[in-house]
Amino acid sequence: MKMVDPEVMVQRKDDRQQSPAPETVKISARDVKIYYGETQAIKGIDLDIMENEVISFIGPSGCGKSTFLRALNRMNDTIEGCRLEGSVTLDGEDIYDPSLDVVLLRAKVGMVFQKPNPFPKSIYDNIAYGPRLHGLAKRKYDLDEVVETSLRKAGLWDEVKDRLDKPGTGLSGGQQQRLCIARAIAVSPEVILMDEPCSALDPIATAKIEELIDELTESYTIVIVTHSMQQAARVSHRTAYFHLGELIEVNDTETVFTKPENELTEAYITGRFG
Ligand SMILES: Nc1ncnc2c1ncn2[C@@H]1O[C@H](COP(=O)(O)OP(=O)(O)OP(=O)(O)O)[C@@H](O)[C@H]1O
Repeated sequence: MKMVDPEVMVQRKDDRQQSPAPETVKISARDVKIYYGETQAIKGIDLDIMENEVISFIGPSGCGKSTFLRALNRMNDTIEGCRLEGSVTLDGEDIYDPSLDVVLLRAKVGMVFQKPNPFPKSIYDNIAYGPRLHGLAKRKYDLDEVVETSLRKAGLWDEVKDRLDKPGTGLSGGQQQRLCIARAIAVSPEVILMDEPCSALDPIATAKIEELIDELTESYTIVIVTHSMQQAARVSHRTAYFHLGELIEVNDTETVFTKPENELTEAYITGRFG
């Protein structure tokens, strides 16, 4: 059986696939079905996402990875005609409960998009925006601290500390993406959803984000959609393979790439389609 280039597995920064599986369920999806109008994009998915794990979603274009990802913090609510059946819980609480504060949910379950999207504001205000909105830092001193800590965690502080008043949009693409990660971190999230966060970046900026994911997993649960199997192999504990709106297989990353259980997964990772 031909599998993913063994070098990809060797390139991993650590032996995270061998590390003990995290125990606590953070997000639980049960029989999730998602429709755009009459068209069903997600066909009944069950998945538990564990605390402090990095899980990658892979699969051919249009298989529903982003749609399912967006269901985890109700970003699909912003798409007209999109509706969900089934249940998604965060720490056991139904995130689709009508009484739930969606703004608060999206602070707890932050999102980083494919294209870096800093606000047209200064670097400082990009980070301070969320904490101000949520009343997380009342005094200037506290806000300064949140801004510095978030930028440090996103590995950006040293590069921007002397120009915090300059526009976020003036940074390089990779820096802008780390700024967006810092912005998500600033509101103390528990989960960070990343939708192809490196697809607009060069290899060096990509490597920095991957290193960052490695560090962030100590504090956060990370769900990443990626088109790069190499990236999934490098950064994630577990990998989930999606196909035509179904979750075909989810397992520890090494197993998915070396001994996939399903022939659809095997066909995808060996490049026979996708
Ligand atoms: N806003 C939308 N309105 C209608 N249909 C949509 C919308 N967004 C996605 N879809 C459809 O839902 C299905 C799943 O799309 P989705 O973007 O989730 O897949 P994906 O696996 O993330 O794809 P890609 O890898 O190309 O980003 C596709 O058939 C797509 O055309």
